[in-house]
Amino acid sequence: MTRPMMIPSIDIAALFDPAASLAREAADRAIAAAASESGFMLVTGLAAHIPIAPAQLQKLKRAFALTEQQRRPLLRQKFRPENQNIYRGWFPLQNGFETYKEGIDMGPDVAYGDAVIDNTDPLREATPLPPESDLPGWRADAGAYYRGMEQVGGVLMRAIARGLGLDDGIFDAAFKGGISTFRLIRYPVRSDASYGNLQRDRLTVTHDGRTGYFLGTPHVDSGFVTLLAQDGVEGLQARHRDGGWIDVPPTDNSLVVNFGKLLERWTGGRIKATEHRVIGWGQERYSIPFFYEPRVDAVISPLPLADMQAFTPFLYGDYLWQSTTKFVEFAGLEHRRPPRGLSAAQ
Ligand SMILES: O=C(O)CCC(=O)C(=O)O
Ligand SMILES: [Fe+2]
Repeated sequence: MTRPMMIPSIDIAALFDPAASLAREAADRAIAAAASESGFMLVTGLAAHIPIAPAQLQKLKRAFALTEQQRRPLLRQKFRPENQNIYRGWFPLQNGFETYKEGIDMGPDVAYGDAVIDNTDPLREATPLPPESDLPGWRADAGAYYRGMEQVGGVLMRAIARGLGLDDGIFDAAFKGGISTFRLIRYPVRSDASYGNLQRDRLTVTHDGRTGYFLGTPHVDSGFVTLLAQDGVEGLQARHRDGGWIDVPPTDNSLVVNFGKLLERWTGGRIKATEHRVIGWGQERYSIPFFYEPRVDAVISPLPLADMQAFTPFLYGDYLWQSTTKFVEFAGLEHRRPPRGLSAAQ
């Protein structure tokens, strides 16, 4: 086995300045190397207005102080049949699953309001949000976070394009009106009851001489890139190419970035989606992933890269529904959104 690989830490301050510079080229190169080697990177040097300081994450976590009664209207339909939302909304703790978490999935309406909602498409449905009186100021914080992460996703997306030797505006149209998902997660310490009928030893993990338990089993994310704010408690691990797992340390004022399946498919496998998992080491943990995603009707077709393996173009929304409903969280919803097909492209 090779030595465990470190997660590279990359200062992306220069990416927020639209002008080309040596610093920007250095960041582009470091990102391209992370994309082809470690598959994970820590990004620092975010513009000052991007709200990821610990105190700002703390404000978002206020959602977990909602009472059960206040959460009820936010639950996905699967958990409360009279609610209309099937894709966005609250997911409660459930026993008997390999993952053990609760939280909320939010869409672009948290940042841009009703104008971006289309209730005929589950991927564009309204996000159920707590009323202002339940959590004063929270919606504004959530909206600012969403917009901040979109900006980070945008500068990374352009750096990735340059790193591939492409025009850096090549992805712009696909991400205009994107449907990124902003998720708040709380992982409590696993209780005995949380295992339900599962075999507990199958969910027990030993790593570097320590024993923990799965909170999230190995998977790749479906989107383009994922921007993850960790909240001081370790647990995330990335798969090294030698097959081992590397700890991704929680570092304040930075984001962990991993590459998603959409980017892998779009680049014909040039950039591989990163497998990762979450281990509980006996402490409650919070994390805030932002899945940076294109618009539903973006046509994903082969990029003009050398040696690109051709594939049949598809719509992002069709692909996303198919991959999302493979996750246990959304299993059983496949039929709720038939593929729209390329004729639905704008
Ligand atoms: O909690 C984490 O650190 C990662 C969460 C994750 O992998 C996901 O939600 O896809
Ligand atoms: Fe993930």
